[in-house]
Amino acid sequence: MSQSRFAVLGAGSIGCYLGGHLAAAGYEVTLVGRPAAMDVLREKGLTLSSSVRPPRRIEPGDLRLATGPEGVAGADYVLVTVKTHDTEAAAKDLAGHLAPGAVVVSFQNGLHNAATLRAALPGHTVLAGMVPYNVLQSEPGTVHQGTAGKLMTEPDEALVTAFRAAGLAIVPRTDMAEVQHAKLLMNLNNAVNALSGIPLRDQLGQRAYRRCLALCQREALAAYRAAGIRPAQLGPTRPGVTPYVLGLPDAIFRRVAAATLRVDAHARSSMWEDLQRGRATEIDTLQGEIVSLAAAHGLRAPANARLVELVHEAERSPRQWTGPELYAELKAAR
Ligand SMILES: NC(=O)C1=CN([C@@H]2O[C@H](COP(=O)(O)OP(=O)(O)OC[C@H]3O[C@@H](n4cnc5c(N)ncnc54)[C@H](OP(=O)(O)O)[C@@H]3O)[C@@H](O)[C@H]2O)C=CC1
Ligand SMILES: CC(C)(CO)C(=O)C(=O)O
Repeated sequence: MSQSRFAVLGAGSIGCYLGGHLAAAGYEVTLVGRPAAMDVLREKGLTLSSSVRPPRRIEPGDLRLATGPEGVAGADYVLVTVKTHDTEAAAKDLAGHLAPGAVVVSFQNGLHNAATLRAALPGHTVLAGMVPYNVLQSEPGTVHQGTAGKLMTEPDEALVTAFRAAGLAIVPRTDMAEVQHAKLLMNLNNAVNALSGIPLRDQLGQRAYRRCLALCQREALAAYRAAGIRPAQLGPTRPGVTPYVLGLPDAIFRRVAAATLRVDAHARSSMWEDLQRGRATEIDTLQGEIVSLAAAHGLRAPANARLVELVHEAERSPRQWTGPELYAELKAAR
């Protein structure tokens, strides 16, 4: 059987990291990204760094780069790694260019990207995937994995084989909806981290910030319960118990949740990176999703709703919140 060919639509942090590993392992990978981003890769090549394994380099001459959707032609797998608000446009772009039989895999946060892609791409298999770890562009041409975990995807043997051959740990799951709801609970911290302005390890080390996340997760869990959604357990703690653990005093939290704090000192949420670069954030499909789900079941999610407002304010004019300030603000939200 011939080797699978890949394309990545949205070559930013996650796209370059996943596509880069596949390319470094010898797979044919075309990275499709914005012209300025592709110019950087053309000049500097791509470095994949991580605190847990040695860096990997792909020299400029070994990269296949494209700036338009025609770059996906001929790929057996197209990994979609644009931000959620770009999925619909990306799906339309893909429609005219996918090879017959090409499989599309969404490695994005949020609940509805795979469905959006399926609706626009009839006749193609679209798989939902999940990236548990943090990847940031630490410098031009370098993407850095700052936290640990295993990728997850709806089952596909050739995809899983290729990822594993490239050193990307991946677990096939038949319960991706539950996985994505669990990931959304984690992603409720993206906004808290972005507004804190400090690295994840320092932010999660402070009880007041963790209490902000716990407020958001409690509202989310209540909405999930009302909707009959049972999020998967992705870590050592059951989702229903996590808000309690988050609320523990710092010294106890450090002991019982040591793994949560085993985070690269510089890692920050992707939403922090969006604010930093003056880009729109994914807040409407993270906290916003909880607000809508709660409303659909006659509930309210005031802490999540307030965070939607605060992040939109921060998109317009950045502000750094201390833990106690943010917690007081969310507690006061009605
Ligand atoms: N970074 C992380 O740590 C993690 C991110 N995720 C999720 O993964 C997804 C991707 O995130 P991330 O990699 O951080 O995002 P990035 O913004 O780093 O990468 C997306 C890139 O795609 C580009 N893009 C958008 N539309 C198109 C298009 N039609 N054609 C070509 N390029 C396009 C964007 O350009 P422009 O900015 O100019 O629009 C951007 O450069 C998100 O859903 C995120 O929530 C999940 C886990 C961890
Ligand atoms: C990995 C995690 C949860 C936090 O960095 C994330 O998904 C993100 O930053 O978007």
